[in-house]
Amino acid sequence: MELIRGIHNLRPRHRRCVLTIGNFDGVHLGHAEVIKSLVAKGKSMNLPVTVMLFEPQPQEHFAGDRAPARISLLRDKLRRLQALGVQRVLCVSFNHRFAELSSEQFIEQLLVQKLGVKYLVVGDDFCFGKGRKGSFDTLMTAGRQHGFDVVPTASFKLASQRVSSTLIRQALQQGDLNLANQMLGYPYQITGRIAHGRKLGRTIGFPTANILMKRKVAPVNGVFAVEAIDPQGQRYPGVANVGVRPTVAGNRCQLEVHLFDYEGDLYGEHMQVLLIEHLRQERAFESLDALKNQIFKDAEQARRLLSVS
Ligand SMILES: Cc1cc2nc3c(=O)[nH]c(=O)nc-3n(C[C@H](O)[C@H](O)[C@H](O)COP(=O)(O)O)c2cc1C
Ligand SMILES: Nc1ncnc2c1ncn2[C@@H]1O[C@H](COP(=O)(O)OP(=O)(O)OP(=O)(O)O)[C@@H](O)[C@H]1O
Repeated sequence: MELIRGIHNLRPRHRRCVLTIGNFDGVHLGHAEVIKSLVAKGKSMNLPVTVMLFEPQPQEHFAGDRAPARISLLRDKLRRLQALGVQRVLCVSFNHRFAELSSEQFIEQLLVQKLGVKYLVVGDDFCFGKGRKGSFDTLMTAGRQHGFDVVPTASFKLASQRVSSTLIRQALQQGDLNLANQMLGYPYQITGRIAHGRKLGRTIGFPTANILMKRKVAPVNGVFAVEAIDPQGQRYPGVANVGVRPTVAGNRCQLEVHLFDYEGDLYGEHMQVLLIEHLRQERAFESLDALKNQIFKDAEQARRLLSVS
């Protein structure tokens, strides 16, 4: 899969493609359906399957820290899109200049001139261009004029609800990990590099690998039974906390993982942490001893859930 970072890196050889556009946060089952149908179309038209996504996501550009928590970072999205058979990703830097493009400029400069799109799939609620003036109808009209087909995505639903990144964020926030995982089609995961903590964990018998989260807001909170995977694909069961650690006056949101029966050093490693079951919310304890007792119970519960003896 080819990653094109920024519109300025588009070359004449990138012209002619089948395309879809969106945030693809989480790359959930609805997204997977869209990509599957685009891959089939790409084959029949003999054109590369291209996804246009935005970094930061538009709401993050406009609302900053008040934007909804991210489900997946760019790196995770790319990995999943590649697995679905996407051949090219155009990652557009969503900045002030891009936000100022009118819907006509977006169509003429980007879709027609630079991408030479031949077939476009987007939701019928898709809005684009300065002031979100461009709509699905605008695209249909432009398609007739410039010779490309515009097709709406058929809604992919679970239990009669349209799967969306918004719905998955809600489920994660409410601690309904099972529902979120069902809509994602895989266990929700957080990825990041392991950093040193304050080494308090080992003094209470639970050494933890601290994973600094790139973004300040996490869509989840609390304690989970987890499975961590290192870059070599080795899996480690464990128990983890996502939160600000009120008992020890932490402030930054952090993921701390205690791996069962593990003695090595994973410092600096890039890990994927799969959240398997939500055990409880994070809370402030009156003492480190009380926290330790609770973590002991969390670890027991996680071991049972993960069938670790
Ligand atoms: C399974 C687990 C559950 C935890 N639950 C809480 C909690 O409810 N409240 C809290 O303040 N900290 C919680 N922590 C975080 C501990 O405060 C933290 O791991 C400990 O202080 C070690 O900090 P260090 O990484 O700086 O060494 C939890 C940690 C783990 C591994
Ligand atoms: N459940 C679904 N069924 C069919 N198509 C979908 C589904 N969810 C998203 N899509 C389509 O996938 C593309 C990318 O979607 P995008 O990530 O922008 O939306 P989303 O998942 O609905 O997120 P949000 O909740 O933020 O609106 C869009 O064309 C969108 O219409």
